Amino acid sequence: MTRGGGRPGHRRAVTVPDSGLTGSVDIPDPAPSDEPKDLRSRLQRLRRSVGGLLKGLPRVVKLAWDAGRWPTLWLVFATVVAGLTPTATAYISKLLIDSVTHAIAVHSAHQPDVVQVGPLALSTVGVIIAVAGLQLVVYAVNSVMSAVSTMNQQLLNDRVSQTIRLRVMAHASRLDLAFFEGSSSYDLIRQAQDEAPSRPVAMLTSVFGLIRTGITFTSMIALLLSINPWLALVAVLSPIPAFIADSRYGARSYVYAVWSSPIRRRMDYLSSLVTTDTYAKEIKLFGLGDYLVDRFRRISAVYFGRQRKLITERNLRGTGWGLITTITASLTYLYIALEAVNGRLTVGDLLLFTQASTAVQQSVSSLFTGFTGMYENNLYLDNLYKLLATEPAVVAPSRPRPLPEPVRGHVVFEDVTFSYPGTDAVALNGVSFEIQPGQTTAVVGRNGAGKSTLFKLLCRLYDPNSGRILLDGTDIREFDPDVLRRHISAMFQDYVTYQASASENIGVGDIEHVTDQELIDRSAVAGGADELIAGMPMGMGTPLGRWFNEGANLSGGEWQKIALSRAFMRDAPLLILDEPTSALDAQAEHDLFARLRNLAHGRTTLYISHRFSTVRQADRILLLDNGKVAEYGTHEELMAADEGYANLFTLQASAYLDAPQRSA
Ligand SMILES: Nc1ncnc2c1ncn2[C@@H]1O[C@H](COP(=O)(O)OP(=O)(O)OP(=O)(O)O)[C@@H](O)[C@H]1O
Repeated sequence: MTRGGGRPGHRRAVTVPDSGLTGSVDIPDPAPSDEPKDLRSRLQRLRRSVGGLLKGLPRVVKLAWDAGRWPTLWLVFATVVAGLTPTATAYISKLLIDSVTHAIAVHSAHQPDVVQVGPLALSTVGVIIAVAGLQLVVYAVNSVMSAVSTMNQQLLNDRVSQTIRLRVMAHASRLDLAFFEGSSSYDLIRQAQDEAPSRPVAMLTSVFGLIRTGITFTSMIALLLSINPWLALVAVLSPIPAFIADSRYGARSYVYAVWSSPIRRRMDYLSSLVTTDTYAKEIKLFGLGDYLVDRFRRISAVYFGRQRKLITERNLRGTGWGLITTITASLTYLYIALEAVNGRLTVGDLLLFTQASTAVQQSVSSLFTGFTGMYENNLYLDNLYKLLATEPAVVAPSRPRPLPEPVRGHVVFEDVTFSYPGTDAVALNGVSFEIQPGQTTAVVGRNGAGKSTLFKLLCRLYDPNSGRILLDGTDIREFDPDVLRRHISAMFQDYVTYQASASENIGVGDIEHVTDQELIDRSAVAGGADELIAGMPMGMGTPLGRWFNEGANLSGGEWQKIALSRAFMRDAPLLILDEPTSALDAQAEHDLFARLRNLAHGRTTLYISHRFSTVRQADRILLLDNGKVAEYGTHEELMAADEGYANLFTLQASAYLDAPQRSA
């Protein structure tokens, strides 16, 4: 991009449509699905979604079972009891009313006050007391069971969401770097992170709700059928319209949530820019705060606007369709009342009938809503299982070859070509070179030449598209990547600044020795962080970073010394340093390279540097240009060749030499 197009007053506005910073805040609706809308296709889709649902069910039940057997069993038991309670209550109410009306009739007609209940002869009041007692038992059991259900549901919810989080974490830690560097796969992780802990729980709640409602429905329908089959049919059919409306919106909210995931990511990014310590300085300096807050406000207004529309439509339409159910219910009551007046039913029957038909209608509605909820949750769960089913591409062969003992560190790149997944640009193009064991090689080249990519391939964070990388004569793909990486000490350009103590920050470089203070102290000396740490209030125990507790804030160079020390925790035969001194002062840089001669002794060392004073100290220099090896040799050889490297070296050297002349 050229700045401002040259002429003042005629600056070209450059915006990137998808950019979080300058892109449009207007979010178009997701493209409507072009699936056919005829009845046959609809039925096919219904079959597909019911099929998917039934497939999803066992995995959620298994999840609950794995997360906690006892809470699951208790929940099943409580659910069955809760399902039967409405029917039992309705029947007992009928018995109570009938026994009360019978008692009234007996007393007013002065008839003998004896009722034969099985082998027992009871008075009418005795019958009322017995039925009331039964009612008390049912109510008591119901309230105990609902407490059992609530308690176990909460326990299970916590356990299930913890299990899922653990699975997502464990799985994500196994995935390839490529997975995290691609935006669509990153969205998958994000959705799994956001939705995974709550969706299986919601699904479980729906499942148990369905079981409970199913039991209520079956037992009630049996009662209702015994009284009037037509009314049973009306009660079953009337809630269907509301269900169809709701299920449509269920699918739509899912499509919307998936489609809006990048937008939510954009919102999170904007918010992190103003709330994260590392960004705060620049945001203040460039005065970006108000701009970013305003962007967030506008994007979130559009996002929540869509959300509001969806929620309102879903509920209003649902209520509209639900009116059909209400009208049917009212007509049913009218019919029952007229039947009672005509004397075809007892008052108890009337009560039972009213309760039963209401319960059936309610349970049909809940069955359908339960199904809709399950359908929606299942779609989210599909994402979770898609993530869990994603297998890393960089894996150990079925029978990995053990690394030679000891590893000599003979590295050969043979015609290696590599493009990052999802891109056409070739990052490395037919790269071939050889490093003898114990040699130190400096990798140089312009920005984007492929230097860091070379290191990532050597660590097997990616595999080449073609060509081979050999370590001690063996293709590194024949080794287990974890074992290979254990033989590499590395520091990347974008090293991590752990919010942890100085000691832990260094110790994680070799997790098996994270508490080995002697080794950590030695690594701190190697990385040049020893003096820095000695000057901290709690020495090695000083917390670094300010996220969790009042830790020390370090300068860029100080963090780099810590990261370097971390790389030296492993006494690995391969040492890889990506711009290890980019943030160090001249003295610290000089000291590091002086120490490196010892530290690199007996190890094959590769480092990337843009400073030719340090580059020239290497045994060999590899100049990359546009993904290809441009030059490879000793400093003297490359200087004698008087080409790319010599030009770059002279360019930098003359800048140093010219300075005093200019000031003189
Ligand atoms: N994760 C990635 N996905 C896609 N392309 C990438 C990725 N990382 C790097 N690239 C591209 O690969 C090429 C080589 O990048 P690389 O990071 O290896 O360059 P480099 O020589 O280390 O540059 P620098 O000196 O700036 O660190 C660049 O064109 C870059 O845009």
